[in-house]
Amino acid sequence: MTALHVDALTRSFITQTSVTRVALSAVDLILPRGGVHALLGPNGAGKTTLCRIASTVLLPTSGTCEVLGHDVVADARTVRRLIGIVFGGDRGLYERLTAEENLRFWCSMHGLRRRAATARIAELLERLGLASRGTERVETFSRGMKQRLHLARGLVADPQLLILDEPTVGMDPISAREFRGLITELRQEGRSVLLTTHDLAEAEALADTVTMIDRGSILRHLDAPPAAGTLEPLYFELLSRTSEAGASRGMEV
Ligand SMILES: Nc1ncnc2c1ncn2[C@@H]1O[C@H](COP(=O)(O)OP(=O)(O)OP(=O)(O)O)[C@@H](O)[C@H]1O
Repeated sequence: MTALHVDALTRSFITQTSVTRVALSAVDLILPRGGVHALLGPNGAGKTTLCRIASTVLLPTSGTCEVLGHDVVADARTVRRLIGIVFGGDRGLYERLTAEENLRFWCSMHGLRRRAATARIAELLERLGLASRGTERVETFSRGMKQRLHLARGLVADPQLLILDEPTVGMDPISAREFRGLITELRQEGRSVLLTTHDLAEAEALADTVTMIDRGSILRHLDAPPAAGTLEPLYFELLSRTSEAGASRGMEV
């Protein structure tokens, strides 16, 4: 069984000026169970849109997306129990609450009882290196600490599939490396990971398989781990082709 199976997935948005914007166009993607799949592409490529659909927070226009065999639309409740979501940046944490309070909120959202939640929160704070800061407000945290708390939040329900959308954005190199170590550990535990990143070296360090997209369309799938130093030349080559094609069709590049 695959962790994530995306088939001919399309998502359009109607903008405020009534223009139809195609964020994803007939995208296919397979993430084998227990693997790390890197989804790469420039700004506006459609990565977050795909993550949001796989996370059940956005409906596809057409096509299907299955998490461990469960359709994200027809079986959204089951899917939500199987996934953990980590979005980069400042979204998703309550800054005025402490780390513990944030995690307690998410534990209650996942139906954990008080005692189980207390144990889970302690375990996660310890694991993510935040045990000594658990009673401090999130607004006092550095970005790296917030990202670790995001990951703790994503792990509350012990998910089988983690959806990490730019999880190391804005982190310093040492924090980012530590964070990558955590992702490797999670994979060793048998979890599957969908990772979006603009850091090609990060993708090379972590990914078993790769999909490159641009303007909502697949550019290339790699079904083996990319060797160090290979992604950047391929990425630039593929993107220069689509930029030229877009320019020749008079598209905004
Ligand atoms: N709610 C929305 N309404 C209109 N257009 C949207 C909406 N959400 C996304 N889009 C458009 O869909 C396209 C894909 O956006 P998406 O956020 O998925 O890209 P991305 O690859 O995650 O980019 P980035 O690397 O900048 O995060 C963009 O053109 C974006 O403007």
